[in-house]
Amino acid sequence: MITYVETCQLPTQFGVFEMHGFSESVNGQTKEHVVLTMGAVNTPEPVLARVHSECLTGDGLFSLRCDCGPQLEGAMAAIAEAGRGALFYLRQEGRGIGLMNKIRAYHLQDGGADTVEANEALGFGADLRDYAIVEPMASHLGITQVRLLTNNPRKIDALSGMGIEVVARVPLKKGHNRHNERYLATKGDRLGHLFND
Ligand SMILES: Nc1nc2c(ncn2[C@@H]2O[C@H](COP(=O)(O)OP(=O)(O)OP(=O)(O)O)[C@@H](O)[C@H]2O)c(=O)[nH]1
Ligand SMILES: [Zn+2]
Repeated sequence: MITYVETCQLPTQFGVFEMHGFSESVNGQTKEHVVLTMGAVNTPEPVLARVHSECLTGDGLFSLRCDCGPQLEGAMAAIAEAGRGALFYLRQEGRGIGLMNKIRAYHLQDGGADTVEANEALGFGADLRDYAIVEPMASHLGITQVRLLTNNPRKIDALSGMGIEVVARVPLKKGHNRHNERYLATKGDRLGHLFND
């Protein structure tokens, strides 16, 4: 179950966002998600939106193993430039396996596994994320149509399946570097990400 908690101002280097806090209870545990919005998002025009999964290493610790930090930055900059949009920041670290298991997966990758093989060696699927939590948050904020900043077709399917109309996909090609070449190639080859347009 998801409960709305409170809203505050969040000044950032890109501009001033509103930050909306939501609390999710799952199996007796609490996960805390936030949505950053700019401008009026409860009006009919499609909202420029990003659904971003937590990546402590990339978003907060400047890791070059993935593309998450630059994608987060790119999404916030794009929303600020448009003057209107929403960033759903979901606490689904490591595609849902959690931070400690992501460290275990990275350790296996240090030994040669790719990102999917590492998850599977630990007994997890390649991607355990469940986007269902977006629906109550979008509904609370009055968001019904989006232009989605993503390369991941699963996110488009998930949103469409919950009745949020994805009127366009806005590619988010950021943060490619020599350390994440293999990670990004695996995303394209094995996880279905769209990098070619
Ligand atoms: N298990 C695992 N998770 C990873 C690895 N590298 C990054 N992640 C996680 O992958 C997720 C990436 O999230 P997003 O950037 O929202 O999603 P995405 O599927 O890449 O799709 P788009 O960025 O929208 O194109 C985050 O939860 C990261 O913590 C890895 O090697 N193993
Ligand atoms: Zn990352």
